[in-house]
Amino acid sequence: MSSLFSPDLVRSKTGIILMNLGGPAKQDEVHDFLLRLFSDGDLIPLPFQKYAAQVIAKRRTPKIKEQYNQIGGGSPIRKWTTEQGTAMEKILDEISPETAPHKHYIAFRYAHPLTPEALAQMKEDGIERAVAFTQYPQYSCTTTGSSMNELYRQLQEWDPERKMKWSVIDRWHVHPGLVQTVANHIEEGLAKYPADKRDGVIILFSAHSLPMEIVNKGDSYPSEVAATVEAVMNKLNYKNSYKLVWQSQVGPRPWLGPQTNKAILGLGENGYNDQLLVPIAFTSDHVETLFELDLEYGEEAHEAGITGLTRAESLNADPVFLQAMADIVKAHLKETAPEGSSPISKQFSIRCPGCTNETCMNTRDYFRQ
Ligand SMILES: C=CC1=C(C)c2cc3[nH]c(cc4nc(cc5[nH]c(cc1n2)c(C)c5CCC(=O)O)C(CCC(=O)O)=C4C)c(C)c3C=C
Ligand SMILES: [Fe+2]
Repeated sequence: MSSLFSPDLVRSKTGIILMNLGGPAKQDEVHDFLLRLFSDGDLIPLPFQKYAAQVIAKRRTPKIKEQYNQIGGGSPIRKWTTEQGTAMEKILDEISPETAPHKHYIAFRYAHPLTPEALAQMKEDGIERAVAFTQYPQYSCTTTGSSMNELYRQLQEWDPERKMKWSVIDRWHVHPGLVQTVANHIEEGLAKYPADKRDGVIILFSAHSLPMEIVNKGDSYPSEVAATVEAVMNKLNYKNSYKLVWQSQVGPRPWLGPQTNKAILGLGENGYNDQLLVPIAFTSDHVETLFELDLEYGEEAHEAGITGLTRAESLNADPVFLQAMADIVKAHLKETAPEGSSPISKQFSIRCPGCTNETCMNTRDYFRQ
């Protein structure tokens, strides 16, 4: 018999849903991860999307399985997000007692736990105050935009009576805690070079690229990534030379450059042997850091005779970053308290220039209220 005070009757007050891309935790999840990814018209609009997604996912699965095989069998995104969310909720309970208790939920776009799984749990927990907290520091219609559209669609089914009151953290690309963590990781990375070489190390900030079609529509991601880079370099007093480069392009169409691997080789040819790669648009390790940067580009550099290529740590479970996550949510909860400002940011409420996606407008209207 459960008493009135049993723990299962204690309801969480504030739910924070951490939205991210996700990744296959195991080899046999790779196909479905790719199928969901290529089925997403907000990320890759394809003619005959459903059919094309099936064909491309099937064709691509063996190659991508092998990449995950080489990084230990699966993506570590879920492990890191769980660790980050658990630490964040503990810090929040201490620094924001007025909105406690806090509970995190994970909503990945292409891997488990998917948005419906997070919403089912939130409903079971009786969450009434909910925060959609994107785990992409910089906003792109292809990433945070896609996650928000999915959240909007799923909420029609999971909460038709709109019992949950939502607000949205849609970007945090120049938050001091983010900037400080990246700057610390750069300092640690530079410290691994011999003292007489340290000042000559080139810092290469690497972000996932975007197709030029999306850039040309005015997507805010490139300028927000650049703003993060400038804030970090400012924090470091511009102590080293640096460059912003773009990785992971897929398919034959033009993508935003310069490409990370080409920049590494080009700099090497010009005599810059010591290069520190810094992942700048993702909050944890994933296949693009562990496989692409460390193994693939590392090997290409080695073959070209570049011996000084290293990588700064990802944010992962760095305590400075965990504190930053809690600070971002605390400030947001304060700002959006009943007497506070709008539940969505000004940038999120404005339609992106060139956007013709009707769902985006409906999503904005839904979360604005
Ligand atoms: C800020 C991060 C990311 C942006 C922006 C982004 C845009 C984007 N991605 C694709 C296509 C693919 N991405 C894939 C994997 C993948 N993408 C990101 C991040 C961003 N993508 C991450 C972290 C990962 C890996 C997740 C993990 O498992 O650890 C893939 C799958 C791998 C592959 O097939 O190569 C594709 C495809 C597009 C088209 C795009 C912008 C339009
Ligand atoms: Fe991607």
